[in-house]
Amino acid sequence: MGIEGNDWVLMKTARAPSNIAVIKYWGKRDENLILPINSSISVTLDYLFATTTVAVSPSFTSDRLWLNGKEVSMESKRYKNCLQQIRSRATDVVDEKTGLVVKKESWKDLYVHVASKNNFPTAAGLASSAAGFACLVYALAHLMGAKESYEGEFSTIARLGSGSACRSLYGGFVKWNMGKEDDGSDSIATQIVKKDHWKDLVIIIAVVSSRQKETSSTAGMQTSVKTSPLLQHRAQSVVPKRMVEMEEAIMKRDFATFAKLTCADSNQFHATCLDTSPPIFYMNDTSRRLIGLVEKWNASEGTPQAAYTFDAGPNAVLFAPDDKVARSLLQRILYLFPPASDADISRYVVGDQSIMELAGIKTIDDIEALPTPSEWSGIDIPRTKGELGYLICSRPGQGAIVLEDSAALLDDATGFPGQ
Ligand SMILES: Nc1ncnc2c1ncn2[C@@H]1O[C@H](COP(=O)(O)OP(=O)(O)OP(=O)(O)O)[C@@H](O)[C@H]1O
Ligand SMILES: C[C@@](O)(CCOP(=O)(O)OP(=O)(O)O)CC(=O)O
Repeated sequence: MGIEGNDWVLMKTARAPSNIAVIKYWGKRDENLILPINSSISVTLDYLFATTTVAVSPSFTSDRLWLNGKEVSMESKRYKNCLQQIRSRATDVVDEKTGLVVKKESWKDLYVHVASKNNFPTAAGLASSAAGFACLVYALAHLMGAKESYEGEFSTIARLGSGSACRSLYGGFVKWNMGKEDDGSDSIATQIVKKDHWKDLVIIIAVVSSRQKETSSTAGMQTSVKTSPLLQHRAQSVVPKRMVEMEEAIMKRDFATFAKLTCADSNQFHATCLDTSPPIFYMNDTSRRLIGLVEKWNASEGTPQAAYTFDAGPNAVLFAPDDKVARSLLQRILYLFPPASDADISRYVVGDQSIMELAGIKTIDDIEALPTPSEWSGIDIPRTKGELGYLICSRPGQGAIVLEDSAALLDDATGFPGQ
């Protein structure tokens, strides 16, 4: 790679996690700046990532994006806004390997190539847009030597890509403060606690469907803001109090309160969807059976063992306070939702394998031998094989990071996706 002329390519690769809200963001007060009508709180997920390579070269003739191997348009204002905001903060950059210098004023004349892939379903209610935009902003900022002028400034840029993306820059538990300013400068995400604060927490994602949902979050929340009286009540009177209680529960690792608030907030979010005209249904029968699994277990124990939350899709995110309870939770899920008889167990439960090991499950036969959970004894429950797609075992994860050049998704000589 020469540093003279047009034949150089400079690139950076980053990885950013997905996050799941336990106090939901639903509704904007400003569509363009993506300013929410209420604050929200999320857990950053381990094992669910977007990986993004961004490259510049004087030989590129337009901004281009390849998402999961396919070229998609970068014309939307969401991509343009993120790019423009990082470009405007670019500084002089010296490439350590080649000595190439890109001057601050040159960045505006250089087009970018972006290649990104998600290691989980895109646009299926697992916050791919959150991981994707956080990753894009983080990678661009590192490529262009952009610096934050105040803590959390990059989160305001990720927010321009997708609201929930502002929370994916940080690890552990993250709060997105709705802010008051019209320019969005105080609508920022901050970390509440690092991932190790509640490292015992286990998060199991039940992928009910990997299909793209019919109503995107963006469109769904627009209709809710226009038509749902319940959403107004939620934003003004319910969420402010819940934000305080949830933050306190997280600080104290108080699982009972955390579980109560998490389930209540998910249910209220889906109630606002039903209160929307025309109503929006994100959950399906399988989602509701997963709610039943948790509610019945919690009721039989008299205290919350597990919690559930659902974003804008049918997939469940379930929480257990520690490995021991997670083992019982996983056994219950597998009992009620056994895989298809010919399923490959190593593909049915992915992510953190330690929970499977604790549950003592290695084969389909082990699942078939699971005893009926006590709260279901004497009840004729349907156990349809293959009803669930697969499970992802996770824990609170870290925020966005820069990866080695070897992880690049673009060819370092051409700046195009490799063959
Ligand atoms: N890795 C990525 N890089 C850049 N953009 C991405 C990436 N992943 C997803 N996106 C963008 O986000 C869109 C999907 O967002 P959408 O809100 O519909 O789904 P989701 O984020 O998976 O679900 P939800 O936000 O409801 O949990 C994609 O069409 C694409 O524009
Ligand atoms: C249900 C949610 O996941 C909604 C996420 O909405 P998005 O952040 O995807 O929406 P846009 O800002 O329009 O891109 C709840 C949450 O993550 O807080």
